[in-house]
Amino acid sequence: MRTHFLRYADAVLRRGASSSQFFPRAFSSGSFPERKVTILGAAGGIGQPLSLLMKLNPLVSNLSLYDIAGTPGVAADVSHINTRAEVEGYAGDDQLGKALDGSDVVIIPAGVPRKPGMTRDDLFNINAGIVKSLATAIAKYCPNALVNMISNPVNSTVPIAAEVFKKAGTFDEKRLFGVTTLDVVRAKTFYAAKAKVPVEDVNVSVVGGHAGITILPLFSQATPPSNSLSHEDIKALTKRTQDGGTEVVEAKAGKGSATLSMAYAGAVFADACLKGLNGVSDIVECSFVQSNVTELPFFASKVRLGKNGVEEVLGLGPLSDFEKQGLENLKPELKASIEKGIKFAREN
Ligand SMILES: NC(=O)c1ccc[n+]([C@@H]2O[C@H](COP(=O)([O-])OP(=O)(O)OC[C@H]3O[C@@H](n4cnc5c(N)ncnc54)[C@H](O)[C@@H]3O)[C@@H](O)[C@H]2O)c1
Ligand SMILES: O=C(O)C[C@H](O)C(=O)O
Repeated sequence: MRTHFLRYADAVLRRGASSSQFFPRAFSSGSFPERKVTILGAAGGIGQPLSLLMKLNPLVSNLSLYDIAGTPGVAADVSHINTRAEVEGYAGDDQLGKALDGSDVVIIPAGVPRKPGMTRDDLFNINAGIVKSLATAIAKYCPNALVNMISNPVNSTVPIAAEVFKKAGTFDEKRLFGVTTLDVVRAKTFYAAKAKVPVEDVNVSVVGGHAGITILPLFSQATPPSNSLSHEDIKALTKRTQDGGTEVVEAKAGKGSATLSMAYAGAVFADACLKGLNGVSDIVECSFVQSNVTELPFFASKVRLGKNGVEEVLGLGPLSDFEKQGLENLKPELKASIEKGIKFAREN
């Protein structure tokens, strides 16, 4: 039964992978290098299913689960799954260093989620401080790790982490990622349903940032292309992708925001990072990174991942007039969110 479930999960996850197979089975896990993945916020709504998915990933040899409380239980539970990763649970500030020590990839879903009526920026006051203290610990205990930032508002938390790392002298723009994979996951799902194409064949880039109109899906470049979608259809798909998080927040009616789809998206992105570290070629995902693609210092676009993290930040490609307008519209909000994060990190 359990084997059957694992095969099923594996098949589902593989089908969802974009640029490459999610869980490679070409080699036994013994062929993969040792990789330690740490999840900060592992006892939360995202953290728990993400811990499960990372335990299923044969690229992970050590899975370190950290939260302010509750992690021993999550770790004990997940550790019974008969896959490669050795699991350790850590709880509380005094165990943070041990949790982070030797990490190759650190995934951060720590912080409060939205309730109906809130914007992601409304989370800034609480999450900015959490991210700043966690980034300070990363700079101290695992300065070479790839950091996958999930905590919102991503448009500000990534610049906060960058400032912390700069101050500590450990900043490497190749190693800091805002996780925008859920926007891509949504864009693919919504496009496939509307264009009536198999969802596993769909690829859509989503650029800009991760909040409201800063989320800009590039449906003009979607593959397979669709001739059947009208301009109105594209506008509606764009709006639904931009409002995808709010759709979940409202449906959960006060019980938080996306957790399961985010755990999936976070696992896809972390898997891509691990494959890049392991030297697998041509791993491309969208992510919010330090960027020269526009005049903004951080921007989400396709990035090629490799042994050092970001190998190449890819350009936007040809945009439709609607997307060109969307790009200009998003810049003031994204700029303000980036500057807010930088200011916070410099003043606190
Ligand atoms: N990037 C995205 O696409 C995306 C998608 C969904 C949610 N999010 C964001 O992810 C964050 C977490 O969402 P959630 O639903 O898992 O929330 P949650 O409240 O269920 O879990 C958050 C966890 O973080 C822990 N935490 C708080 N402070 C911490 C600290 N200093 N160190 C370690 N852990 C700490 C909490 O104890 C809790 O277990 C939110 O900010 C949410 O907005 C981002
Ligand atoms: O919408 C949220 O607050 C959570 C997350 O950013 C999402 O896109 O689902």
